[in-house]
Amino acid sequence: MSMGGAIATMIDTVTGTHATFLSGPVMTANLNINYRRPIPLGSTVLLESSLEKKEGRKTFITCRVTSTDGSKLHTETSALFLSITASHLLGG
Ligand SMILES: CCCCCCCC/C=C\CCCCCCCC(=O)SCCNC(=O)CCNC(=O)[C@H](O)C(C)(C)COP(=O)(O)OP(=O)(O)OC[C@H]1O[C@@H](n2cnc3c(N)ncnc32)[C@H](O)[C@@H]1OP(=O)(O)O
Repeated sequence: MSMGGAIATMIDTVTGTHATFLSGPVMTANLNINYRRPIPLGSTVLLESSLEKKEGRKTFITCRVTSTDGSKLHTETSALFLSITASHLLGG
């Protein structure tokens, strides 16, 4: 069984990369994950990330983790990314 935190890391990376491509530099402000079914250790899964909406600095992304044939839903996620400037990263 895969650990929830490891699954969250996969989802944050995929949705964060997606948001970065759409909006430029962003940080994760909110990551809401519903764990529906366990992911067996060693299995291959599919992550599907979709843009829900963009509002100003906010990019809302949803993501589903399923079995590769799509028949089993493992997790459902909604995530909020906020556009940031370089000065934010430097603590400004
Ligand atoms: C060919 C090769 C290609 C390679 C491609 C590579 C490209 C991709 C590259 C790399 C991708 C990597 C992807 C990784 C992704 C992972 C990213 C992370 O995990 S980041 C670490 C975890 N996140 C933090 O540590 C954030 C900590 N939080 C903060 O720093 C701040 O809270 C921040 C920046 C998120 C927001 O702070 P503020 O001061 O800028 O903004 P404020 O004023 O607080 O909020 C603005 C608006 O957003 C709402 N808001 C803020 N936080 C919210 C929340 N949690 N939930 C709901 N609304 C929120 C507020 O209510 C406000 O809304 P109103 O404008 O009034 O409508």
